Amino acid sequence: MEKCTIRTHVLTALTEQDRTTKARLDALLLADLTATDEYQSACTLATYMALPHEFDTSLVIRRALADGKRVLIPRTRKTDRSMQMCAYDPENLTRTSFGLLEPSLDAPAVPLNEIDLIHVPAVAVNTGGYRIGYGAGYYDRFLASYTGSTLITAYRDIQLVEFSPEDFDVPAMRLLMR
Ligand SMILES: Nc1nc2c(c(=O)[nH]1)N(C=O)[C@@H](CNc1ccc(C(=O)N[C@@H](CCC(=O)O)C(=O)O)cc1)CN2
Ligand SMILES: Nc1ncnc2c1ncn2[C@@H]1O[C@H](COP(=O)(O)OP(=O)(O)OP(=O)(O)O)[C@@H](O)[C@H]1O
Repeated sequence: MEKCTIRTHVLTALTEQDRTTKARLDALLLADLTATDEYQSACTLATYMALPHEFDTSLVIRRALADGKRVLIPRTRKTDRSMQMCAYDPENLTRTSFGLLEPSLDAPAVPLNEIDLIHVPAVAVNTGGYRIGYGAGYYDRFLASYTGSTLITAYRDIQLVEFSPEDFDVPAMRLLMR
């Protein structure tokens, strides 16, 4: 199947997912994520501000802050399709035209080498940890120069699909699925 076709099918299934099932899987994925060595040893970790059909990252944000970690979230720039990671500050967020909450423009970007772990969003994944996102290539470009740990959380029944990665695709080091 073509990437674009997979994206459409999986997004439909994600939005139709039963909310009670989702909440149960989210709790399991949170436990899986926080049990990893990468999470345990991370001082600074990046996650993202989830849309309603995505894994509920507010659980990760809350837990990581309680665990004394520095939490970062992405800010995208449409003009050159670049992305930066900035400290999560609930008082300083801006909604993008795509509907995502992002750090406002005045928030300083954190250098890549200060990030220990990146929790990468995905629409679909394959068993190799390769992902299909919303199709702008933000993470592929960002991860190309990143050397720390990466992980993806995904719903196995909905998001696991076989597809062939392209040359620029960067796989996540760890894939947690429920
Ligand atoms: N919650 C969450 N935040 C995330 C991501 C994600 O997958 N989930 N991203 C994962 O990468 C980045 C944002 N990715 C985006 C990808 C595409 C478009 C977008 O505007 N898409 C247009 C058409 C694409 C184009 O040509 O620009 C659209 O669909 O209207 C916006 C954000 C960073 N933040
Ligand atoms: N390292 C890179 N440098 C320049 N362009 C890139 C790089 N990686 C990917 N791209 C471009 O980004 C575009 C989108 O890639 P792809 O369809 O894999 O996005 P995606 O992974 O679904 O999106 P996202 O990362 O935003 O969730 C591709 O057309 C590709 O040419």
